Amino acid sequence: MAQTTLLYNIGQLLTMDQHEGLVRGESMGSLDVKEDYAVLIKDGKIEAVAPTDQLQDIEVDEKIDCEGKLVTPGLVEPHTHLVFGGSREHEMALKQQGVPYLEILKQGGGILSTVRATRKATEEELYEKAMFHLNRMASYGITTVEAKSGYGMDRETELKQLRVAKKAGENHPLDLVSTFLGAHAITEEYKDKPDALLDEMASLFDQIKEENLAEFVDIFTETGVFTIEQSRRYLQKAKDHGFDVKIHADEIDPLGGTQLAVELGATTGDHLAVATDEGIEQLAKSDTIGVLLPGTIFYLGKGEFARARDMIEAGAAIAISTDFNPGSSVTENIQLIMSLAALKMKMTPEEIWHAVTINAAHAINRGDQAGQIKVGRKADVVIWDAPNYLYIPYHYGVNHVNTVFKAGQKLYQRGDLLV
Ligand SMILES: O=C(O)CC1=NCN=C1
Ligand SMILES: [Zn+2]
Repeated sequence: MAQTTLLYNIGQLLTMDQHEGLVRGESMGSLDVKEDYAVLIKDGKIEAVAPTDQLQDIEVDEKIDCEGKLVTPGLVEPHTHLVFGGSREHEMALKQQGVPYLEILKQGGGILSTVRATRKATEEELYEKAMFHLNRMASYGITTVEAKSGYGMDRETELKQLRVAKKAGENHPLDLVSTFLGAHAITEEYKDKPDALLDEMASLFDQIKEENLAEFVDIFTETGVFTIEQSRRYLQKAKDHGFDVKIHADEIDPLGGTQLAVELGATTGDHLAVATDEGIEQLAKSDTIGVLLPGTIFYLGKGEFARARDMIEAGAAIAISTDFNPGSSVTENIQLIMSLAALKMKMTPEEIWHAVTINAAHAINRGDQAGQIKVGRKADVVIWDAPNYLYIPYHYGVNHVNTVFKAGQKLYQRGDLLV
């Protein structure tokens, strides 16, 4: 028996489907807003999208009066370090004293602190923790998530993390896309031989492909981590093994990772906080998506925010993300990132909504499945306690979600006070 739900009396509906494919440049600023619309869901898929008066008399199992609220696609989170052990709150004091992120890493903290905790954690512990964070992401309106490994840098732990992500993707309602980030930092064992570490990580490519443990390969191209040359060689090998590639690029030092992402035809270049004019120009002319992570710059308390305005005005396609991880952006709150994109990167609300839906979906090769409300697609839908789409970036730091549907099933509903 078909299960049907009608969302009616929607104030503003964003379907995010007015543009074909990836949305770039000034197109990011033009948003189709449907007023007084209804959405019919049947067997977990979008059955119809039409003005309320065309659908309101249809016989359905459940009718939900959206009371003039905003309704959008489920949000897509294109960049997380979801699977990790331990936490790094003890490093907060160092950050407050102004100790730079790369200095903490050099002293064996930062990523390497999480590596020690992740190597120690069991697969079950990592799985439970990942499921907890996925639940919280769902509560913020996220319905599709990218999850990276990268806290092992040894065969056993990298495979452990990737298997945790795969199992979480199989068991959690959210859809997961997995990325192998074995090239995340230079561990003690390899401190004098980073190339050998990259060779060891590359030796996992075949097994990762065979066990379908990741779709993307990523690398941290940064001072004191991997150079442009090392990154180029490693990612070319990944491409030769059939992976799409991503780069943590131009986060702290402008090494030119943005240009390398474009040169390699990377699906995304991520961070780009210190991308140069040349990097931005090349990005704008390419199909590489810029995934901007303003939460990291906010959290590290130093450095510049990515020049989103220059990128979009040059014609680039931009997505945004929390960069959720235990050290440099410890938040699942994608709505806060929307506010930071507005306040610190001067992105318009129209651009922001493209950046957390359709463009974020393309950033993880799900542009044909996620980030839009479209007939025939999974009914990943969010009802917001907000009168319009401007309101979410405007009112920062809180959770505006009223109800989250994943494939037509209610996944989360705002809890009211219990008294
Ligand atoms: O610090 C972390 O755990 C995550 C990170 N990798 C590169 N930048 C931030
Ligand atoms: Zn990251």
